[in-house]
Amino acid sequence: MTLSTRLSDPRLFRQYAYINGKWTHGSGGREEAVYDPATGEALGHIPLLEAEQITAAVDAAEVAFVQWRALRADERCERLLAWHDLLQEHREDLAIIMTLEQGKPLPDARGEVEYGASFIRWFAEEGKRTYGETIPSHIPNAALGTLKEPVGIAALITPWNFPLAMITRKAAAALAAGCPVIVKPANETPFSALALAELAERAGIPDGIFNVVLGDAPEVSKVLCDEPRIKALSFTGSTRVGRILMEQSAHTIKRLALELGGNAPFIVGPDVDPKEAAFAAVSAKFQTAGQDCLAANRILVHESIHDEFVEHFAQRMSALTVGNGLDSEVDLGPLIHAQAVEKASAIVDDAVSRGAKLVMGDQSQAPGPNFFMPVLLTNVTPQMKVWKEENFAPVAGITAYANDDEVIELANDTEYGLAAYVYTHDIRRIWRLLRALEYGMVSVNSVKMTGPPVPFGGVKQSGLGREGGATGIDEYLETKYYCLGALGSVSGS
Ligand SMILES: NC(=O)c1ccc[n+]([C@@H]2O[C@H](COP(=O)([O-])OP(=O)(O)OC[C@H]3O[C@@H](n4cnc5c(N)ncnc54)[C@H](O)[C@@H]3O)[C@@H](O)[C@H]2O)c1
Ligand SMILES: N[C@@H](CC=O)C(=O)O
Repeated sequence: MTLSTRLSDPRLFRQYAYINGKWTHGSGGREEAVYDPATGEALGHIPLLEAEQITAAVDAAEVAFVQWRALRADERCERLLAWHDLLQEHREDLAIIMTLEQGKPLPDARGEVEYGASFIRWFAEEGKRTYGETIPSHIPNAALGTLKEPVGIAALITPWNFPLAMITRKAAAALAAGCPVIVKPANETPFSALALAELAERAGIPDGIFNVVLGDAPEVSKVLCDEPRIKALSFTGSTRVGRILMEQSAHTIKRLALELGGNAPFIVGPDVDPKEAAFAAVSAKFQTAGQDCLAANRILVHESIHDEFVEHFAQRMSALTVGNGLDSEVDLGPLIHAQAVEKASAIVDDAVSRGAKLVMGDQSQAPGPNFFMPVLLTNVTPQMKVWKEENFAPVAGITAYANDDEVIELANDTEYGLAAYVYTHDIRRIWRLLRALEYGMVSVNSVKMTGPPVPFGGVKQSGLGREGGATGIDEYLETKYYCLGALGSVSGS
């Protein structure tokens, strides 16, 4: 069965780039196959565009910007809400596309479509609230204030692990602010981005406002970074690539938003029910097969409940089913590709060679080459790769700690600072950890922490800026100060 025959609306499956409202081949004839990570079958092909085609997308966005920014905020809101409604209407097809190209279980893919759509609704509304301010004047007979104006064309470069929501969280904010966007999705998962383009067109988003370019990632990104007409670059992906883009954008002085890697600690206090905390930790670790920037990467458990916690964790883990995300009973799909499996294997081998105990994770049970059975390691130490690196795989590492001072030091022992989890009911401990943890987001007694109202983002080498929430739209707005002089006074003098 091909991808398009699985869809109620086969026109959502597109194998072209989308520039200025047109489905576009690569002018150089280069193509790349896109594979289903669960089966290894080719789902389709995408064109690899040439540099001049990326520039043509910028030309189109430049022209379209004039009309788009001139619309009233409530007019842009209507278009965005129409886009949102179309995502809802085609939720099942979008989820099927996502599961096939990314591998995540179908219920998770449906959840991501909802999640992605929720950002469009949020920013559609937020666009109506981009208020400037009135400034009490220190200059005689003058009025001072600020206006919020769209920054200009925004380039959006996104990863494969959340192929739809990472685009809408950026694009909806930019579009609501009045900016056109050029999206470069990950080559592993382009079809979700292209389906979004098809729906944007149907929603009446004008030609040139939502563009999707495809190609060799370093080549395309270099053109986008070098292009002075692109004023903002919003990137979600690894810290390694974030650094490259930051360097490449330096000479055109772009506004940068970087949502980069994480290495989340999951801290379990001595006062919690070990079973409840272990079940929460399993959920924080294994969603999207561990390929989540928020995944619990280092699980730090108070020594007094460590053994009981490990028992419950292993028990819960053993109930997880690994397989093709299209099968209804599956909890964990495949990893994205063979290199991800190799990386996970190397991380486990490194940990075991340095003294970690492999409690679970028999890879001979893996149902296919891109699958990795969930692994549980105990006695994990800061010298191991599983500690230092974001493993981006279903590999859980547990470490025992003795007291709050130690756990704070351990949790902060990383270059990353995206998200941290804390499980304890002691309000004094909660407050201390909340302030001492060097993370952009701290979630206490809850695995779920994200959503449209949330200022999502990290500190340290996890990135710059915040997406979502009341400030997410600011990434795409400039503040223009004005001074209206020689106005005269209220008395007319
Ligand atoms: N902080 C967040 O919100 C967040 C969300 C999702 C994923 N992530 C991070 O993303 C990473 C996983 O995603 P990934 O493997 O797709 O990341 P990646 O950095 O390899 O790729 C991200 C994007 O950059 C492009 N790219 C790759 N190499 C490039 C290069 N040399 N020059 C320019 N562009 C290049 C890719 O094609 C893709 O579009 C993890 O580190 C994860 O934590 C962060
Ligand atoms: N789960 C994250 C994406 C990280 O990979 C989110 O909600 O944004």
